[in-house]
Amino acid sequence: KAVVGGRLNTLDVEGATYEAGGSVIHPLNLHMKHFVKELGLSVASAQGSLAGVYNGEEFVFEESSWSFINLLKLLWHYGLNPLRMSMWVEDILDKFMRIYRYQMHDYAFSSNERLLHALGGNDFTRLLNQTIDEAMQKAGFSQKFINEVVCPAMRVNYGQGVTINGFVGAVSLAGVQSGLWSVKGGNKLVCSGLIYSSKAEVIPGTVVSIEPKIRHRPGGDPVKLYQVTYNTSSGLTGDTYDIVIIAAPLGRRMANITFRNFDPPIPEFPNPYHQTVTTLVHGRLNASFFGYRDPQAFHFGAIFTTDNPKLFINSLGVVSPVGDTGAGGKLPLQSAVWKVFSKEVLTKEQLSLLFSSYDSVKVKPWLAYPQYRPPEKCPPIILHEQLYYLNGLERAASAMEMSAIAARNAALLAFHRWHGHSASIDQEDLHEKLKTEL
Ligand SMILES: Cc1cc2nc3c(=O)[nH]c(=O)nc-3n(C[C@H](O)[C@H](O)[C@H](O)COP(=O)(O)OP(=O)(O)OC[C@H]3O[C@@H](n4cnc5c(N)ncnc54)[C@H](O)[C@@H]3O)c2cc1C
Ligand SMILES: CC(C)=CCC/C(C)=C/CC/C(C)=C/CSC[C@H](N)C(=O)O
Repeated sequence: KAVVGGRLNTLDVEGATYEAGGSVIHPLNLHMKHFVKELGLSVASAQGSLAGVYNGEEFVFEESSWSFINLLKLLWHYGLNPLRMSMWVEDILDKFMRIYRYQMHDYAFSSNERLLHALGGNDFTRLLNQTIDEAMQKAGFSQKFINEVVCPAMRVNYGQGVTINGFVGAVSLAGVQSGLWSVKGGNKLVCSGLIYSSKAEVIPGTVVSIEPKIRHRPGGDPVKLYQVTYNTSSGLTGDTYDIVIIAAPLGRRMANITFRNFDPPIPEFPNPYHQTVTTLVHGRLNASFFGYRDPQAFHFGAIFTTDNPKLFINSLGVVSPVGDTGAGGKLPLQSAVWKVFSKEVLTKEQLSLLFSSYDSVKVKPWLAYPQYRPPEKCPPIILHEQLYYLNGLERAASAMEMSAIAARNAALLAFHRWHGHSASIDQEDLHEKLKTEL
């Protein structure tokens, strides 16, 4: 309804462009990888910088530029927890990757629960029904490790602590692994590129309502259609469609679409989205705010935080423009562009506490991702006979790749249901079946 790309959007700071919404992509996000390749786009690798974990009073972990020292520090503070966490996340990712084989063989799922169950069985269902804190405690991780390492990763990625569900928690941990990348020129190029290459017609406007209709063909046969009404620059208009796919979070504060005359009515899905504010600041960080008397000794380019109600930020990190591929154009830490994530818009006083000086500030508040609260129940994919909804899968985890997976599933599902291919929908034991097929 606004610009193509939705939550993938950029902000300009002093002539350079930075990601303000969805920014990093995992190396195993195969749909995003495929899109970038097919569209002839280029990849920019995420730049590493020294990270520290701040608890509101002091740094509880400080990364060193020597990897050997880091290894010793991690072992000293957290024992084997970091290594075990990598294995725990790898195991979940391995199961998650099954989706690509299923979709390559054109299999579809009629509900988000069935899709997730087909990937990870009862383990994934369990993850959706408990917090990441509970899931990791049960797996034997120490509370210190969960508070000081896991929680900061949840806060930077989802603006929420370790009460989010275990599945999105694992996705969030994957989101701080190495090898992350983004699209050179901006991730939103994938959206405009896919629309262009599919030759789809974009009608700029806001969908306000959807209503089922029965029309009669010239021969007299009745056909079921959907009347979609949208608000465009030339006023309220609309058209009828055989199949409708809704690719935006439903809810009054979100897509705000009215479903007229459905029998039974389309229910409302209680669907609060979490506000995250992105603030881009070109300035000099105030090292003394973080307890450093000597600004020269402050080397962090990424500051994560633990759960402390006194903290008014979730994270801070130095960012590079979307056009950058290497460290070439990197500004010195003293005068870099910082991305701050917070729950609320930062006040002038808060900005002055964080930065000793700054010359540019850009702010973008988002209803960013669901407010996660397990046990999680995903909304349906099939809202009505030929009316589909993608963003229910965000209740499990919100990420670019999740939207791509949901989209491909809905396209396959709509196709198979239209043609009566029931054997390609909700197949049990797909993992075993496809294993023996090889
Ligand atoms: C600050 C932030 C950081 C993030 N970081 C990452 C990250 O690093 N990695 C990652 O993978 N994910 C990240 N995400 C999540 C990711 O951006 C989203 O999960 C993903 O972009 C959602 O895509 P979507 O197409 O499903 O929804 P959206 O991007 O929300 O697209 C929905 C579209 O529908 C339009 N629309 C809504 N209502 C209507 C209507 N009634 N009529 C017409 N159009 C309508 C909207 O304007 C929008 O263009 C982040 C999100 C935010 C906000
Ligand atoms: C879906 C799978 C298996 C993996 C996706 C992992 C991933 C990239 C998660 C990140 C999700 C997210 C909402 C990140 C937000 S903040 C991103 C970044 N740290 C930033 O500073 O912009």
